[in-house]
This record gives sequence, structure tokens and C-alpha cells, in this order.
Amino acid sequence: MKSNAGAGPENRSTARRVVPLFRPYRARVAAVVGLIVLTSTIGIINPLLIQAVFNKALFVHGGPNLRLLVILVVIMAVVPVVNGAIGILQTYETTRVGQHVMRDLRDRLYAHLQTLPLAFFTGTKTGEIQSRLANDVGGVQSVVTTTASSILANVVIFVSTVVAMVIISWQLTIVALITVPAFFWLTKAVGERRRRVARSTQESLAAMSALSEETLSVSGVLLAKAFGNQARDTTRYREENQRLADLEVRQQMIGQGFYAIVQSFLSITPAAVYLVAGLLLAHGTSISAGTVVAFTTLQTRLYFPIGQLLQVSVELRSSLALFDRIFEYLDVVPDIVDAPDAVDLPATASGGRVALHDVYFRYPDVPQDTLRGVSLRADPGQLVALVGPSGAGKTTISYLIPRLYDVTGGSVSIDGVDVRQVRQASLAAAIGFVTQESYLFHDSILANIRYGRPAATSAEVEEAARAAYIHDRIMEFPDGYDTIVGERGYRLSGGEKQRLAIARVLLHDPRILILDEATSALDTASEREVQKALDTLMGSRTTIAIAHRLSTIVKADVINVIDAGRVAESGTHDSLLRQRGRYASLYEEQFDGGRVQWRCAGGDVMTDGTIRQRQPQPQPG
Ligand SMILES: Nc1ncnc2c1ncn2[C@@H]1O[C@H](COP(=O)(O)OP(=O)(O)OP(=O)(O)O)[C@@H](O)[C@H]1O
Repeated sequence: MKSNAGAGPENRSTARRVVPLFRPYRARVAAVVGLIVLTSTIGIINPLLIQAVFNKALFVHGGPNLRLLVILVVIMAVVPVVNGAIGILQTYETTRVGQHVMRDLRDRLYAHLQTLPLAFFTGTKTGEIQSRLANDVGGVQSVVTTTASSILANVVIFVSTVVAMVIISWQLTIVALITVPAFFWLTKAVGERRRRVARSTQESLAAMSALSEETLSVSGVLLAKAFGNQARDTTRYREENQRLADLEVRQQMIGQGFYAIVQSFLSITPAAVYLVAGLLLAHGTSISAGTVVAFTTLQTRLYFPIGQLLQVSVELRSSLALFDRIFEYLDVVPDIVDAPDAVDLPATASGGRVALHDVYFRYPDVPQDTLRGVSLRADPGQLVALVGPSGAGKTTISYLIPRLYDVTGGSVSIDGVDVRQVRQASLAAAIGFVTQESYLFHDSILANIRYGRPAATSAEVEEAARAAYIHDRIMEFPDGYDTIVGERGYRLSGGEKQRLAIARVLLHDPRILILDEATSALDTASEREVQKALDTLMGSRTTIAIAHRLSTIVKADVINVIDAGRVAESGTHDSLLRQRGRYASLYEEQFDGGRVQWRCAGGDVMTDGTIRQRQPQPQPG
């Protein structure tokens, strides 16, 4: 009772939101409705003709009326042909409307997802989002092409058939209609079960694609192999796969049960009609053979639509459930949006001052603050280093500057303007972000670099590649700049990927650079190339670097030691060493008192340029 009460209004409100999706196609929908009404009504012509054939042409006194018979037979042959042709047109129109609505919905969902903050994506499985975009929106199309048109067609068929039946014989009509309530009740029960299973199947499908997406990506495979977890992943997959297979079987069988009910009713009622016709004849009511034949022919048109209608109502419900899943995403209100009075950052060449003032930050659904009163600043052209233990909050600070998250307290400003008052496009233009993981699209090298500034010419792309010390390497590939890279493309080394990413940011040419120096992805040989490229990139830009290289740290105008969400110490390398505090111990531990420049995967790069081999260390956190 309670669940029914809940499902009703929810479905109704979903339906209320679905209807407007069709508004742009009003004229087409009207045409489709007209065509459906036409084809569904034409169907009663032939059974009525059968009655005429029997009573007026075949079995008449003095032998068959051949002239009339030929006319009737020709009409009977032409009607299905005409109906078929209209049916084709109707299917075409319905499919077009369905596809257009689906296209609009997908566009809207994709555009909406693009406006959602990073937090939404860190909190949702990628496979799940893709499944809603691909499977759910796809499933919705059936609402239009199959479900909606089927409902209308079957209602029209049912009503027109009942009307025709009454015209032929009202007594037999009562017999035919008497079983309808039982039929409704049975199929409704089957429908409820079917809906539940359909929802579980959809969830299982999403879980499967999330699982394969996670575990069969390059990083996922790497992780599974490194930890020897392939067997565990395989078991997880097998279990979910088994669940899916079971659900599919159940769904199929529920459908079969439904079909069996329709079939039984289809065969039982004609028999009852014959019986009642016999009784009527015995009691002196005249019923011709043509009437009985026409009636039983009409009857197939009566039960089939009821069956279809009930089945479709089940489908409609599961389709509405799909709509619910889509609307659920569309209802996520992006909390990081342009303020109504947002401004563009002034385009001054000397600008780029970044200031964090008493910043507090808490991740969604995390009980405690990750940043607790962080204040720091980077003046135009300065290099500001963030150092500190893992989990201290350095990456979090770097996310707040381009507004990937909003502060929960305090403020972040650029050139004196609070970032919440800056138009996001202007913010993105002013800030360049180099992360540890250089993400490359499955596309050519040229396209990947050009992503930094889509309007850039090939010459400008090449210039950026040269400045990032990657041009010569690109030219070694057989296809040069047209080489396909990324997930399924040419495999690049960590250092090469980083330099491509640096070229991309160089082309973007931001005033402010946020740099998360890679910790372990690079081998000792690429490290120097990357360092040179980074030096070019930093140039005279304001740079905030999460620094792991001693050279970056020593060179920094200001070093901020971040610890437990606070700035624990702040100053230059020399002044901080003199304080003999946290920085001094970090310098001793991580950089071996200045002897280690940079810790790579294969060993340590020493400040004198030599390499010191090292046992692999366990990954932090
Ligand atoms: N999306 C998130 N949701 C919830 N908590 C998060 C999220 N991202 C990071 N955290 C938590 O916030 C804290 C700070 O993380 P952050 O990544 O900023 O540290 P970090 O100093 O950059 O560390 P590292 O040097 O290891 O990258 C950590 O405790 C981390 O677990």
C-alpha cells in the first residue's frame, strides 16, 4: 500500500516532465496520432466485410452473388495493403520523433554533466554516468516508438472493435467482455513483478559496466597486476555476471507467463461465443453464420490490444524508471556557477596575484575540515612552493584556485577579485594546471596539444612543442604530429606525456600556473627533459607548485610548509632552514640534507647529477 502510494505520484511527476520533451515536435506528434488512429480503425473494416461476404454474397438464396463477392474480396485485399503502407509511414514518423527527443535529452544531459563540479565526478563511478547517458537514454526511446504509439493504437483498436462488436451483436459482446476484468487483474500482477526485475537488471548492467570500466582500464589493469588481484576481480565480475544472467532469465520468463495468459484467453473466449451463439439460436434469437464468424474474427482484435496494453503499461513504468534515473542527474544543481554579477579578470600582462585568505575547506560528506585557516599569497611572477606530508592538503589548495571546489570559509582571490566573482571562462583562461597524471585524449598529438588553444595554428603548436622539448621526439614517430596517442593509441612514456601536457599549457599561455610535480611516474632519464620544459613553462608566470624537486623548492620565492590543513611554516629555503623546524626535518629526510634532488621510480637523482639506485619503496597512502 505504502509503496503503491509512493510510486503513483512519482510516476505522475515523471510523466509531467516527459511530456514537455515532445513540445518542439508538436506537429509531428499530431501527424503520428492521426496516422495511428487511421491504421487502427481501418482494421475493423475486414471483419465487417466478412459478415457481408457470408450473409450477402456467399450463403444467399439462389446461390452466391458473385459480382458482390468479387467487389468485397477486392476491397478485402486492398485494405491490408493500404493499411500496411500507412503503417510504414507511421513507423517512420514515430521513430523520427523518438530519435529526436532522445538526441535532445542526450545533448541536455551531456551539457548538464559538463557544468557539474568535480565533486560530482569524484563521488560517482564513471561507468555509472556513461551507462545513464548511453543505456538509459537509449531505453527511453522505446517509450516513444513502441510504448506511446502502442498505447494509442491499442486503445483505438479496442474501442473501435467494441463498437463494431456491438453493431454485430450486443449479446455476444457481453460474453466477450465479461472476462476482461480477470484478464486485467492477472496481467497487472505479472507487470508489477516484471517492473521490479527490470529495475534490478538495469542496476546490474550499470554495475557490470562500471566494474569492467574500472578494472579493464590501463590503470585498473596495472593495479590488479601489481597486487595480483586478477582472480578477485574475475570473481567479482563472475558474480555480477551470474546475477545479471539470472535476472535476464527471470525477466524473460515473466514475459512468457504473460504471453501464456493472453493465449489462453484468446482460445477460451471464441469457444464460449460458439456456446452462447448456440444457446441464443436454441432460444429463437436469429444469429447468422456470418455474424458468428465476423464476431470471432473481431474477437482476436479485442484480446490482443488488452494484452498489449497491459504489457505496454509495464514497459511504460520501466521506461519511466529510466526517465527517473536521467532526471536524477539533470536535477543535480551545479553549485559552482557564474555569479550573476561575475566579471572577467582584467587582462593586464603584469597581473596574476593569487591570495588565499583564512581559507577553510571541507569535502562533501567528510566530517572534518581538510583546510583550516590557510592564508598564503603569490605575487605576480613569483614561484611559490607547497611542501609537506602526504594528505596535508596541498592538492586541495591547488583545486581551490581554479574553483574546482569552492571554499567553505575565507576566500581565494586573483588580482584582488574573489574567484567566486570571476566568470569561469575567464578564470580558466588565466590559469594553467599541470597535474601529476597527464591526461591525453585518444587523438593525434596535434589535437592533444591544440586542446590548450583550439584556434592555434600548426606553427604555433609546433612552437609550443619545441619549447616543451618534445618536438624532436614527436618527429621521430612515423606519423609525426598525426600520431594517435591516448588510451588506445601510441604508448608514450610518463615523461613524454608530461611534456605534451606542458606544451598544451604553453599554448594556453595562462598568467597563473598551478603545477603538481609528478612524484614517481618518471624515470631518471626523462626527468631532466621534463625539468627543462617546466622551467620554460614557469618562465615569468605566477606559479604555485606542489613541489617534489629540490631545485623547485630551493628556487621558490616563498615555501609554504602545509601540515594538517594549515600553513605550518612559510619563508625562503634559507630562512626556513635556519628555523630548524618542520622544513628543516623534511629537507633532511626527503632530500638527504640537500644531496637528493628528486626521488624517481628507479632511484634518486642526486644534486650532483648522478643516479643512486634505490629499493622500491611502498607507495604512500
Ligand atoms: N574528493 C575528496 N573527498 C574527500 N576527501 C578528500 C578528497 N580528496 C582528498 N581528500 C582528503 O583530503 C585530505 C587532503 O588531501 P590532499 O590530496 O589535498 O593532500 P596532499 O597534501 O595533496 O597529499 P599528497 O601529497 O599525497 O597528494 C586527505 O586526507 C584526503 O584524504
